[in-house]
Amino acid sequence: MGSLVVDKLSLSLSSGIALFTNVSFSLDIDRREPQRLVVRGRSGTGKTTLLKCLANLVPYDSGEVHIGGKNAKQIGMSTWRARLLYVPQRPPVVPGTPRAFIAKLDQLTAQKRKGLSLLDPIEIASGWNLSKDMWDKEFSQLSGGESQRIALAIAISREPDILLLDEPTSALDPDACARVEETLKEYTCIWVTHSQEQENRMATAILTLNAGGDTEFNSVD
Ligand SMILES: Nc1ncnc2c1ncn2[C@@H]1O[C@H](COP(=O)(O)OP(=O)(O)OP(=O)(O)O)[C@@H](O)[C@H]1O
Repeated sequence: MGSLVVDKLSLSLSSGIALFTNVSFSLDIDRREPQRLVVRGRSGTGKTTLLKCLANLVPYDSGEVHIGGKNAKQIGMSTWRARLLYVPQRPPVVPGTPRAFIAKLDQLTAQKRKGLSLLDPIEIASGWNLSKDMWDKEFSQLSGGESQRIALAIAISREPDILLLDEPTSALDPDACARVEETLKEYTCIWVTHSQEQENRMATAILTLNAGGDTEFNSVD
């Protein structure tokens, strides 16, 4: 399927302070051997912003990002965002229930997928200690951990090339966290976490963002 190549991505805040400078790495996209790049760094060093830049939700100052040799302009913005799917730490509260939301999403993508079936998010989350009743509750009534798992299962079900995960288990208890991690081992991810233990369990490569804009990329043996 190719790879994600990030070349010298840089962004400064409007104050002129460099958030990150010359971020470069590549990540193979291969379902048989999924890679998980963990992004770490102190609070405010730009981890969330970097994920948003990769998804082209936030513009960056300079640098290039390609999937399979093509940039977002060549692929088209909506396809790009579907292939590099950003999953926020706190999912937005939308009206209605998760089940109704999935039905609407399926309707919207049905024509594009031309009969190719999507994965079922309810099935994906069934091993995550999440009661099936939650899919029929209003989003506004879900707990942080429930809505986090629902957002994640919906994201996985869209089958993106790469999941951009912003602290995806921050609201989960250790058992649910372990179950979610087990599932995510099957997917290519860029994963922001503050947990050293989670990094040790999950990372196949590590990108460290330091204050002042310096960054460091290391693969894990
Ligand atoms: N839309 C915005 N406008 C102005 N500044 C912003 C905006 N979004 C983020 N920032 C600033 O950019 C910096 C990086 O924010 P970001 O959320 O990317 O950090 P982070 O490393 O993910 O932090 P944390 O670990 O606390 O989640 C912060 O100083 C933040 O205040």
